[in-house]
Amino acid sequence: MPAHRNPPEVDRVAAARAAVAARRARAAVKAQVASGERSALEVARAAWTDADLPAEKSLRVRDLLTSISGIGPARAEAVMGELRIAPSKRLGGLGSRQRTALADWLAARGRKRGASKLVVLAGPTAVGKGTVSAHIREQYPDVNLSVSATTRKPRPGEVDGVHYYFVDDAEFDRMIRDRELLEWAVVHNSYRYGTPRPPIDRALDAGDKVMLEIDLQGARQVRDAMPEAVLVFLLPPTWDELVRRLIGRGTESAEEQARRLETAKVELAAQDEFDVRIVNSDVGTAAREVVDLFSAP
Ligand SMILES: Nc1ncnc2c1ncn2[C@@H]1O[C@H](COP(=O)(O)OP(=O)(O)OP(=O)(O)O)[C@@H](O)[C@H]1O
Ligand SMILES: Nc1nc2c(ncn2[C@@H]2O[C@H](COP(=O)(O)O)[C@@H](O)[C@H]2O)c(=O)[nH]1
Repeated sequence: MPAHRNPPEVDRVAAARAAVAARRARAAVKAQVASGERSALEVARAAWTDADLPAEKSLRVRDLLTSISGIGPARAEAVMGELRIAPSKRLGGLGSRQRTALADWLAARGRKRGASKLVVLAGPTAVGKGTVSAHIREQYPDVNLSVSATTRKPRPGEVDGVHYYFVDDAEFDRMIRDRELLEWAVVHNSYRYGTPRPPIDRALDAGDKVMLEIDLQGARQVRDAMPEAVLVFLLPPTWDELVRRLIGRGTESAEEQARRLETAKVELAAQDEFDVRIVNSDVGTAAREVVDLFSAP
């Protein structure tokens, strides 16, 4: 007697139901990671060691990573590139080297997160990075704001060692040569700015919160050097408001304003590279949203 076969439409319905159930099961695993109920490392290890966990095994590495607080799509892509894991890979499909690399990365991130966090604030000119940072400096003294080195001259009221370390070109060259800078860049085609690395390492080692307020080029360098950093892009409520803030600040010539606005367009187009986007409509609210990232689960 021939084996019983379901009519094709019954097979299709059953397959569709199974696919929906599998998707739901994977979404549940992602929700567990997002809420902190299970760590991403725990889920990965379960996928590799327990034969009976189809949802964990079929979960894409990208989806696991983006379930972790502070990791957005761009960051997940960068981490997977660093670990040499193809974008479509699922946990169950990783080779042994990739499993080790991913487990090491997740463990290192877990250790860092337990002790401290590094938040990088970037965004276009005049969006209010300096204003939000100053608010954080005043209202949240437990956040260590990195003091950058720069070759530009101090503005009235700026204090060496508080707002910046004002150095000459020879000293900046020396800092680069001696690998004292975590990142550096020529900003607005004029002066060099860089983040001294030793104070950052000391603060993170002590478990303190650290925030950098730097430009887009520097943020990209920090992301590569310290993948555990959370990258924040500060946005203006509207383009017209950004222009108003730049002109209203009145610290640049009309020619310099035009140049900065051209750069701002390019920078705004790069916002998807960041883990978190915060709109600076109100300084206090934006500052709180940044500071909240330090205690995100
Ligand atoms: N939420 C806000 N609402 C209204 N005005 C704001 C807000 N945040 C900042 N500003 C104003 O916008 C102007 C630009 O702010 P700020 O100098 O902090 O920008 P920035 O991003 O640090 O700029 P740059 O990168 O060019 O140094 C300032 O005059 C500031 O007072
Ligand atoms: N890449 C870096 N950019 C930095 C750093 N410190 C500040 N900046 C950025 O420079 C511009 C201009 O600052 P200003 O004080 O001269 O108006 C601003 O966008 C800052 O974010 C740094 O260490 N590295």
